Amino acid sequence: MGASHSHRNKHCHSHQSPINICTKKARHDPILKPLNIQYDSKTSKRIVNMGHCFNVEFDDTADMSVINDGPLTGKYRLRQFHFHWGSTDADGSEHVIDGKVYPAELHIVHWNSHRYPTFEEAAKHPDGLAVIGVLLKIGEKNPVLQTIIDNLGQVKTKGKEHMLIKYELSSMLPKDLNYWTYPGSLTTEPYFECVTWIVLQHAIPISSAQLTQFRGLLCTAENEKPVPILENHRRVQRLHDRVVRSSCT
Ligand SMILES: NS(=O)(=O)c1ccc(CCNC(=O)Nc2ccc(Cl)cc2)cc1
Ligand SMILES: [Zn+2]
Repeated sequence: MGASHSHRNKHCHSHQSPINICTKKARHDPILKPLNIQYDSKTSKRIVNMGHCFNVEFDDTADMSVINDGPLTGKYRLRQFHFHWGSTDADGSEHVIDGKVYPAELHIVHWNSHRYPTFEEAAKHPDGLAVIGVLLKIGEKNPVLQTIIDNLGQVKTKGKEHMLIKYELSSMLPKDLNYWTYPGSLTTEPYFECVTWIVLQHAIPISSAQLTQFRGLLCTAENEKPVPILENHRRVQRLHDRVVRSSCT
């Protein structure tokens, strides 16, 4: 669509995610603060097979597990995390860094409980959600991830859920919390442009055998012919008028 026609798009679909992050063009913004993450393992509730992925859901009825600072104003409440992966280790991440695709990506989804009463309401506003994106690279077996993987057998088919007690999500994160940030969208239906993306600059490891087990999840229900979730990552979208900022020089 040419620039002259972008008037309409400008208001509807020009802040889509994921994107390719050109690290050289990302500008260090001194106003950006270090990300402050406070997760309480008591808020972990259950793992759910959503059909296109699995969500690990948390109790978001109060500000118990929250993030603040970073590029954010006010507290954002932890709601769920999930992953995106590919049919082989050659692709799978949604964000791409200087053209480099990673084999998977973790999304930790938070909503602006400072300004909005519910997640659903927050999802209708540009400052409604904050998603931390963490790239995964093939490496040694990740013991924190293994706890999740050990539970995938209980949620093999679409709609199944299983309790997950006292999950220490913070232990999955890298020590280095430097990030890139930009205004974007949900990367699946309903694609609302309501996300402040916070993509960590440090990748975490997952073994190829662990990643293979993600692909063993089924997108079909118990009584249907089994179809595995081989991949669930969206292609990169155009940056348009957006600037990616970096928390460090
Ligand atoms: N891959 S990701 O991290 O970008 C991502 C995070 C969260 C979602 C949840 C989408 N679901 C949703 O937004 N549901 C909703 C919203 C408003 C109303 Cl009114 C009703 C339902 C999708 C993608
Ligand atoms: Zn996602």
